[in-house]
Amino acid sequence: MARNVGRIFSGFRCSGSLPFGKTQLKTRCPRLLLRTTPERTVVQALSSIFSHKSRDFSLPNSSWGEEMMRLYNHYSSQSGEAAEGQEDQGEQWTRLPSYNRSLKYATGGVYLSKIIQSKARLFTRNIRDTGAAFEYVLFFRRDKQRCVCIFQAGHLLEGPPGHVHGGAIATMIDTVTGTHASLLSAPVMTANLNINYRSPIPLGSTVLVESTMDKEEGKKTFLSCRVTSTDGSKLHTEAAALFVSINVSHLLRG
Ligand SMILES: CCCCCCCCCC(=O)SCCNC(=O)CCNC(=O)[C@H](O)C(C)(C)COP(=O)(O)OP(=O)(O)OC[C@H]1O[C@@H](n2cnc3c(N)ncnc32)[C@H](O)[C@@H]1OP(=O)(O)O
Repeated sequence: MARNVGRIFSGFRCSGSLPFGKTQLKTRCPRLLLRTTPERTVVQALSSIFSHKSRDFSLPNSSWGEEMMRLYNHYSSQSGEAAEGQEDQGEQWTRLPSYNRSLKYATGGVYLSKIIQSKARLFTRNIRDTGAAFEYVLFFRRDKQRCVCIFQAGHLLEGPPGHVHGGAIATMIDTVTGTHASLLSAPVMTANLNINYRSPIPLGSTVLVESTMDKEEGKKTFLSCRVTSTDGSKLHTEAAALFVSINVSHLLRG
């Protein structure tokens, strides 16, 4: 089992900034050595722990509307990918790849049957019909104080008629702040999520979910999050989140 656990966490440990990144397990990550900036290392680490067949859901697909594409192009044009070879002034955005499995080898799976392990999928990426549910892409800043997510809410996320379900909004807030906290203090889990819903989000619309790190106190990372219209003029939701750093053994205990 120790070897499997090592495989589970090796990619993230190498990344140094994603979930389970600070596990003490001794593993190697040879494919990461060529990368220079922390962001590129993260992206490379994510890619390296998924099979080559894994689809990167953070890339555009035919369901993405005009606004989603406009914003994707906006942040991509300011990303390290676009500025390859240019000097990094610390103000670039990095797109985070996204897969429908948290890890190639399931975490916490020691109590699950192999069938369940093989069927496990990331909650936000488990609808095959593109555009039907959560379409989103995350970018984060080199200084790691900010994370931004472009989110297009599909028709399967309906709560009140014609509008997005509050649980779906909470899911996106947890995803964005959780990813952000992981970049800062991996491994973490959500301890507290306090949400104020200010104005409904029309189904099918594209919104911005922005996360800011407020403070770190020992094992605790506090973040705030705002969901707004893409021009920032309308506040849909605001939230405060607390993430607590855990030991790898915390997940294995069940
Ligand atoms: C690649 C794809 C990425 C996708 C990202 C998705 C992110 C999704 C993240 C999640 O949804 S995680 C799933 C939902 N969360 C859980 O299931 C967590 C369940 N709860 C636990 O496992 C533990 O309670 C927890 C890890 C949160 C804390 O337990 P610990 O035993 O490690 O904490 P500890 O008792 O040592 O407390 C550490 C500090 O945190 C504080 N604390 C713990 N829980 C708290 C709480 N609920 N509220 C406020 N403070 C809390 C605690 O008071 C203390 O403060 P001080 O250091 O000041 O003394």
